[in-house]
Amino acid sequence: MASDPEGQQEQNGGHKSLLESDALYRVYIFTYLIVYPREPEPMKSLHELTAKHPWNVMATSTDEGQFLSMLLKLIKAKNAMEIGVYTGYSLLATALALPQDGKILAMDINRENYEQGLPIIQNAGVSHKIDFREGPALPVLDRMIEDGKYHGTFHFIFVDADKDNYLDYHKRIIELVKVGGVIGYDNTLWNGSVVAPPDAPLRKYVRFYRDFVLELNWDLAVDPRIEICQLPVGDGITLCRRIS
Ligand SMILES: C[S@@+](CC[C@H](N)C(=O)[O-])C[C@H]1O[C@@H](n2cnc3c(N)ncnc32)[C@H](O)[C@@H]1O
Repeated sequence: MASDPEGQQEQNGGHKSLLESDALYRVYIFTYLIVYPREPEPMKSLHELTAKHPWNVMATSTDEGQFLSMLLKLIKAKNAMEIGVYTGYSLLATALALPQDGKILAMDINRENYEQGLPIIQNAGVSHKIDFREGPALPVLDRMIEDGKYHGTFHFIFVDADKDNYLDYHKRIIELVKVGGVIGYDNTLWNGSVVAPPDAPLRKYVRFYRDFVLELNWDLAVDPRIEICQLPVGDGITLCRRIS
């Protein structure tokens, strides 16, 4: 039980509201007042711009952006890939974290959303690192596999797109990431639905994709080519470090 140095509990007649007493509240306050204000300005602007967008729930959260940024710097990533750009929040986090001569291949079926965020990415001085390709990612990956010269060349790959294709992405990108490099699969907690009972009330799209996410989680857990670690950051991210 936490101490009550300001006698708040006494003033409230010995009653503490759930939020006052709950550890979660302290984490919440810490995150919003201390961690989030340290979000780099361009990323803040991109979140503000995206907030006006009808599908803004798709954007990567601030804590996950910070996590990606830290991870990329720790592994000294230089060559990255992203599948699922939307307005570019995780892309900007990545581009800012890469060195000046770093590169990121970014793919999305929708160029329009990417172009909405692009001026902010350009102002941040990192657009030269980005090679954006409009269209479905699978054919691009297939061409890279066929070509041969991209095998084992990526230090980091972030997958945040169509959940029903994650296993198809995995089959391909496991060849493209370096041994020792990292793949990050986003949304592997899928709104917490991966641990919900089968009859739990779930939104339609959550229910629709849940089995794909569950299947991915099982397959990653037993894949001998990778070491995995699932983190409850954002909607859950599973990191896969290629070991063979
Ligand atoms: C969750 S959003 C990505 C969010 C983004 N990472 C961010 O930080 O804002 C998913 C994106 O995947 C894209 N997408 C869906 N299917 C795709 C496919 N087959 N190939 C490439 N991108 C796809 C969608 O257009 C959408 O922009």
